[in-house]
Amino acid sequence: MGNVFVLDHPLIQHKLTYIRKKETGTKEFRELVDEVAALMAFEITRDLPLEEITIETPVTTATTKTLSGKKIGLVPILRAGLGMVDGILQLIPAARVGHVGLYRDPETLKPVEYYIKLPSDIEERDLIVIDPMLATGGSANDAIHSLKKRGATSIKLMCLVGAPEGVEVIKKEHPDVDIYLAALDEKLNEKGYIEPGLGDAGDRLYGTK
Ligand SMILES: O=P(O)(O)OC[C@H]1O[C@H](OP(=O)(O)OP(=O)(O)O)[C@H](O)[C@@H]1O
Ligand SMILES: O=c1cc[nH]c(=O)[nH]1
Ligand SMILES: [Mg+2]
Repeated sequence: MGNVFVLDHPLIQHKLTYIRKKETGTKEFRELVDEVAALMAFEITRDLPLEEITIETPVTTATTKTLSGKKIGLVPILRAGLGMVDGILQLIPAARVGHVGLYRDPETLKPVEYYIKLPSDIEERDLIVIDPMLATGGSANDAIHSLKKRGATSIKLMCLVGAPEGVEVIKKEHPDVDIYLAALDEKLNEKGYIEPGLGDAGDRLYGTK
């Protein structure tokens, strides 16, 4: 069964509070989402394999560590997932980025896929699916199924805020996928929004409401 990790680093929790506040405007919201994404990436990449190499410092020869070349792929779910990409790329600039376009039908709450473009070698990469919100879990579930259908073998899911309902869907459908959250919230409301949540992540990032 997949694990669920709530990343309780004080900086992540502090910034998340400001992301949640309704008076936080678009500019600040976007900056904070990027910052929290970077901090989460720092925690998620804790187990990346290292190898020893020998280098010359200006003083002497040293045996030191370097990343062992594990290939990483970021897969934001459009639109809102895009808001987390740049922060992560600052830490992992060599990561390739695939895109999955999905929107949630406001009536049925079912995801509708409208775009997909992935690195050609996804089967060799550790993929991190990125979306600020894991609500019913429909969007993340569909995105992960799409990736697996195209050959992905190693997938983590990274969201700012998750609802228990969405977490259960991913655990059941994708027991091989670990979930990383900044917060596990209480519930979904009757419109499928996370409570207490942060509202509509895409609209708040891009000022479309
Ligand atoms: O877990 P779910 O119930 O599927 O809900 C979560 C999805 O809803 C939001 O996207 P939205 O449909 O608003 O699209 P957008 O990012 O383009 O605004 C969010 O960014 C997730 O992708
Ligand atoms: O609370 C929610 C649920 C789905 N999508 C959002 O952007 N916010
Ligand atoms: Mg939206």
